[in-house]
Amino acid sequence: METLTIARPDDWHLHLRDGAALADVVHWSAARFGRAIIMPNLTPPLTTTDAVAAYRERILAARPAGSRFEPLMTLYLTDNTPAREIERAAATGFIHAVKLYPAGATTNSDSGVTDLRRCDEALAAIAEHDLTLCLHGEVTHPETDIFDREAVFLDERLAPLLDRHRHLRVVLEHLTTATAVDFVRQGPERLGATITPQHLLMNRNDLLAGGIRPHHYCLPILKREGDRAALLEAATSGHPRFFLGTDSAPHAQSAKEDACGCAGIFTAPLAIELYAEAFEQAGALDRLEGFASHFGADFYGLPRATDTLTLTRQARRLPDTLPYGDARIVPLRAGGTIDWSLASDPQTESA
Ligand SMILES: NC(=O)N[C@@H](CC(=O)O)C(=O)O
Ligand SMILES: [Zn+2]
Ligand SMILES: [Zn+2]
Repeated sequence: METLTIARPDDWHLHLRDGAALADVVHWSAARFGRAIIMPNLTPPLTTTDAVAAYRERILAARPAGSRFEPLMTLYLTDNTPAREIERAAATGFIHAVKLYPAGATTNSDSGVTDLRRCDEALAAIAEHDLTLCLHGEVTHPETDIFDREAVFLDERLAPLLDRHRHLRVVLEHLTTATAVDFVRQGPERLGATITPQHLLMNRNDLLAGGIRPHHYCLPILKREGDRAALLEAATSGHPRFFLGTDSAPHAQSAKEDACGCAGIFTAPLAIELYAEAFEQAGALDRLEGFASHFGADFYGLPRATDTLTLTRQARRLPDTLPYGDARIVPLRAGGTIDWSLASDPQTESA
């Protein structure tokens, strides 16, 4: 049986949710990743260090017995986040980033930032305390077409932000366009980017052609085939400022399969396997380790993993639904197969 062993990967963009769903979600990531940057877009959003600290305790308690999975926490930035809250967050040692959601851009972003210029003091404090600013990079004005919102954000918001704050380390999350790939390549060393498995493997036909597929709907929305190809090229290029961030974003089946279904794709149960599939398609499996296990840690200034993860080439069938608190959730590829399995995964079931 063919196997692939890499330094244990980390997930630099992950949603774990809270409450009864948390334990149903966290074990999938804990089985695959050593660490993950945990998103703060809960209801209510985690706008204080105390709220983030309490959430971290709930995550640690929800891990499977014996797991050493390490949640790297983030603070939710608002128009009114004081510089001293950033200082307090940095002092914890477990908050590594501050998350900027443009108000109204995505799930639970209503308390996000309405005008970046209101945040200059907080942004200066993020740089001063050596935290990272993570960005959902889309504008939200209703007159901007949903397929253009990322590209417009780069010109109107990100370029000026990088100019105004010359020591700020920024991660542009979940890249979706060739334009964004070029922007990151041409950007400064302090600009990194994450790429999701769905944006490496799918384009907007997978969302809209032959019927509308709510489980392929996420934000930023899937783009054209040329964009997918550019993302795959960037991820497999060995460029150290592109790294893994799944953006696994669980929502109950009923919230997705609705007349107004919400955004987010649940990939945690097959996340590293999907990346292996994408890298293999590009003939670049030998580049997976850099993208998945080295470059993100280097960018965040954290040590690389010392243990490993082994995948085997053994097809596995995904169930139609999985438990999600008192509801059910539909993972990506539900009812379909993935060609890779974890070498030591009790949940592996041959297809
Ligand atoms: N990506 C998504 O479509 N949804 C995310 C939010 C986000 O990362 O934008 C979620 O929290 O559900
Ligand atoms: Zn986002
Ligand atoms: Zn996200």
